[in-house]
Formats: sequence, C-alpha cells, structure tokens
Amino acid sequence: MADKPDNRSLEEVRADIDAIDQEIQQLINRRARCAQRVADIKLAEVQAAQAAGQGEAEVVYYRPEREAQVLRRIIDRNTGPLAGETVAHIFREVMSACLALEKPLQVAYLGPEGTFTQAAALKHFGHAAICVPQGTIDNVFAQVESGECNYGVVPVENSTEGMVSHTLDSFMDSSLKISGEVEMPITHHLLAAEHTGLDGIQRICAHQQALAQCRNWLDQHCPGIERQAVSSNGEAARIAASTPGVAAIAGDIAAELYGLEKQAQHIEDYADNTTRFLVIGREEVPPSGCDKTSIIVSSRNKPGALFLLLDPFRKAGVSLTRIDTRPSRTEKWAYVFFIEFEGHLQDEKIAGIVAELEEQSILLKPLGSYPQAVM
Ligand SMILES: O=C(O)C(=O)C[C@]1(C(=O)O)C=C[C@@H](O)C=C1
Repeated sequence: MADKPDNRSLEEVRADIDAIDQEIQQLINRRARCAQRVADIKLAEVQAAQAAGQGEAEVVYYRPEREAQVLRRIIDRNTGPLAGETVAHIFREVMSACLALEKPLQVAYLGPEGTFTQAAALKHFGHAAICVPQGTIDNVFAQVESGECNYGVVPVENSTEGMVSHTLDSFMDSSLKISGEVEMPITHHLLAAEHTGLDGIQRICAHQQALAQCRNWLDQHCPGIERQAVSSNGEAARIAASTPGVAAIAGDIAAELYGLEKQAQHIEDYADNTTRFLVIGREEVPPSGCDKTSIIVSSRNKPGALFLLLDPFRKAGVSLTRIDTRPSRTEKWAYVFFIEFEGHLQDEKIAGIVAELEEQSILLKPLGSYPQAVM
C-alpha cells in the first residue's frame, strides 16, 4: 500500500518537530538517569567486594564491550532514512554524555591538538571525554600506567605505510591492556597561511608517515621543495601557521585549529588510506560477541618456528587479522611477533590456541581482547 500523501504545512511540520524534540530530550534524560543508577550499582558492587576482602580496587565505569553491543544493535535495527553510522554517531555522543555523568573520563592521546589521534579519541569516546594531548607515545603509556589518565589512544598501523613500530615496542615493556581499536579514514591536505599558493611554498613539514603517504603527489606537484619530517602533523600545522613560506600536510582538524588554508586537498596517494589506533587501559575487557585479540610471541630460533606458531590458528580455523615482526630487544637476532586474530581470550577455542602457543614459544604476552571497531 502506498504511503498516504503528507499534506502538512511548514508550520505543522515544525510543530511536530518541536514535539518530537521535547520527547527525545525527555527520553535522553531518562536514559541518563539510568546511567546514574548503573554508576551507583557499580560503586556498591566494588564496596561490597572490598568489605568481603576481595579487593577490586577501583570502580570501572567505562564498559567498552557494552558500548560496542549498544552501537552494533543500533546499526543493525536501523531502518532509515538516516544511515546506521549516522545514528550510531548520535548515540555515541549520548553514551559519552551519560558516562560523563557517571564519571568523566580522562583520555591521553598522541598530540598535539589537531592530530588524527585526537580525532580518533573523540570518535571512540565521544566529546564528553576529557582528551589530554601528550608529546610522545611513551608519555601516553606513562599517563595511563600512573593512573593520571583512564585510557590512552595511540596510532598502530597505517594501510599504506604499515605498523607504527614505536607503539608495538612500547607494549613489550608495558602492563597495559588493549581495550579497543579505532579506524580512521585519513585525508591529507596541503595547508599554509591564506593566499600562499603552491608557488609561495619553500618548505613542507609533516610527520614522516604523512610525507610517505603523499610521496607521489609531492613528487609531481612540488618537485624541488624541501620536505621536513617533524614529530606530528599537528606540530607541522603549528609551524606552518607561524612561519611564512612553510606548508604542512595535515587534516581538517588541524586546518581549522590553526586557521590554515587548503592549498590542495586530498593529496594522499591511495584513496582508501586508513589509520588504525589502539585504545589502551588498565583493565581487561569481557567479550562483546565480536572481538579481536592481540598477543606478542617470541619463538625459539629453530627451523619452521613461524610455521609452528601459526599452525594452531589454521587447525582451529581462526583468522589472523595482522602479523608483524619486531627485533627482540633482549636477545640479539631474536624476533618477536605481534599477532592479531578474531576472537576473545575467554573463548574456549582461543584459550586452546594460546595454550598450544605457550608450549612453542619462549615468551607469550597477551595484550588483550577487545571489541572490533563498530564505526
Ligand atoms: O551499561 C553500563 O555499564 C553503563 O554504564 C551505561 C553506558 C550507557 O550509557 O549505555 C555508559 C557507559 C558505559 O561505558 C557503558 C554503557
């Protein structure tokens, strides 16, 4: 049956919108009161455990597995006309605000302001989280380890340039767990002060990964212009804003933050350039139903060592999503493998694989199981 024609006037439609907004607002506040009640229950549980001498030391308000389930359900049941992802972003912010009522989260990220890591932190935690920029990946780890911040966000992998080796190395010495992943499509622009133009640029600053991701474009459009690697694209934008003749490669956030003009847009060599970020925390995350696990393994140096490490996955039919090698820092010519795969350490199948790997390896360090990125 065809829909009845909508004959409402502009005034009538606006009156409807006002009434709907009022209802949504009441419902959001009703939801927020539920979150407050959840916070009371979480606190009472920890206090009861402490009174019984089973010391769970701190209340964990943020529950990534629950948030992933809520967001997945929203996308699955969405009927439009709004896209599932769009509705999920709205609910992402609603949950972020609800969590801030329970307890405002402090999130350390690899700064400065204006980097894609900041955008990843906001995408994952929503705008009610208090995001604190850090100068180095080590500092992000240190802030979370010391309890100064609840969580941290660091880049781990780029689809054009591969792994961010420093992040992988930091996990080797850290007791922190991975509690989530964020995927960000990365769009680079060439930014400079207003009216600079390509002819007015003498130097281009960017993080070395961004320079690499735009290499072909730069060779073609800016041959002979000096390229300088700096600590981040945000830093490059800061330099470009204060130094005439200097351009930066950075994204939209940096352009807005430093008031820079786009001299050229979308200059990345590959259109589907994506960066993946990891969220680090102090707690282990329970299963969400669609999870990933990351581990570090170091094998004995014998023929077929890598085959033996991977065979348990093949036998169990578990897909690897990533494998990467880093030199071990304790033993010369020994290597450690970063392996990521689908599933949760609490799944029987995964626990079996890990037990088998333990027999084959000299070191096995689980870095955590966490929900697969939803948005
Ligand atoms: O379910 C919970 O544990 C809540 O605290 C509620 C809620 C939500 O708003 O839905 C808020 C924060 C958590 O990270 C997860 C979910």
